[in-house]
Amino acid sequence: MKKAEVYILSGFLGTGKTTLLRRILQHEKESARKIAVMMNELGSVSIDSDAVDSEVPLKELLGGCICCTIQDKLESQLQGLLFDHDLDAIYIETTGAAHPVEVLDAVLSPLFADKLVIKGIITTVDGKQWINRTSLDPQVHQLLLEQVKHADLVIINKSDLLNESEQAKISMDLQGLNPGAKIILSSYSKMPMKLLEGLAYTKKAETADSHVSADLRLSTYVYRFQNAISQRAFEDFLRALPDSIYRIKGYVLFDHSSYPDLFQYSYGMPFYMKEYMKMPLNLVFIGQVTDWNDIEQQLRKLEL
Ligand SMILES: Nc1nc2c(ncn2[C@@H]2O[C@H](COP(=O)(O)OP(=O)(O)OP(=O)(O)O)[C@@H](O)[C@H]2O)c(=O)[nH]1
Repeated sequence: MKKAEVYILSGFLGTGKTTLLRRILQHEKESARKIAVMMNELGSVSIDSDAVDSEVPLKELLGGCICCTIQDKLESQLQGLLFDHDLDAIYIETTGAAHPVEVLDAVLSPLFADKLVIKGIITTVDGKQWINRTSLDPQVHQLLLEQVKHADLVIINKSDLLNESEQAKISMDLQGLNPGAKIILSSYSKMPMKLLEGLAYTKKAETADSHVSADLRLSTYVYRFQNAISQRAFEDFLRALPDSIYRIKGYVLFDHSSYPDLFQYSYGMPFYMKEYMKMPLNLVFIGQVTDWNDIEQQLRKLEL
């Protein structure tokens, strides 16, 4: 019986997992393989699902991490996918807070032993964030290390923001941490797709942490804009954000425009992309924040 290949896309928040998924999906489309995608998001609303064409079966697991709170849901969603489709491969995009091995454990249920073959864990790393990793929260730093140590393929992404000696230094660091993995430098998650075929999962040493995402104390918050806002005021708001906010994504409507922008923010860097249709103006925040009230007040003020 044919087994569906499983690829786990791992990497901290905003490192380029969805960008990578888009590339892989394009490649799979050209290869005419039947694939499905599972996307796990910490936030309760979906922003990245438009990365997946409508003909590709997609299961979204929102509002928690498959490595801990919604593990059961993953099992039933996988079962559904395998029952409904004759799949060549399944790509699982994890939340940036997930420990890849815990996600793997969730997939390695006896239920799927004769239906799935684990091809490997692909981890994306934000090069600049890696260089500055010691200034991160210690739990986040630990998670970055774990995501690299357990990968079969590591993509050092955002290399457009690194100089040559930084690129060489990171490549050496990561190869030292995980000598068995293939390590490549990339920008916008470009990679030779033949690396996917060659991927073979190998089990690494036992993990240090059992419940990384709980230890990270990450929380999410969704703000829904009712009105258009000034881009300048929004950028002032971003500049004043604390480092404990790791990721923002969603849609913002500026008062000089009739359509919203898809807005992305990771590791302090904002990115805008014009949309040409009306979208719900939800903005998802992820960070080590216990009280989102202050952020909410600031966002409200932007709408006045
Ligand atoms: N400069 C630069 N930006 C990049 C690169 N790759 C991705 N980005 C940008 O980084 C942001 C985050 O990319 P995503 O692919 O959404 O990251 P992600 O890991 O899926 O994010 P989460 O799912 O929220 O954890 C987006 O604005 C991308 O356009 C890169 O190589 N260089």
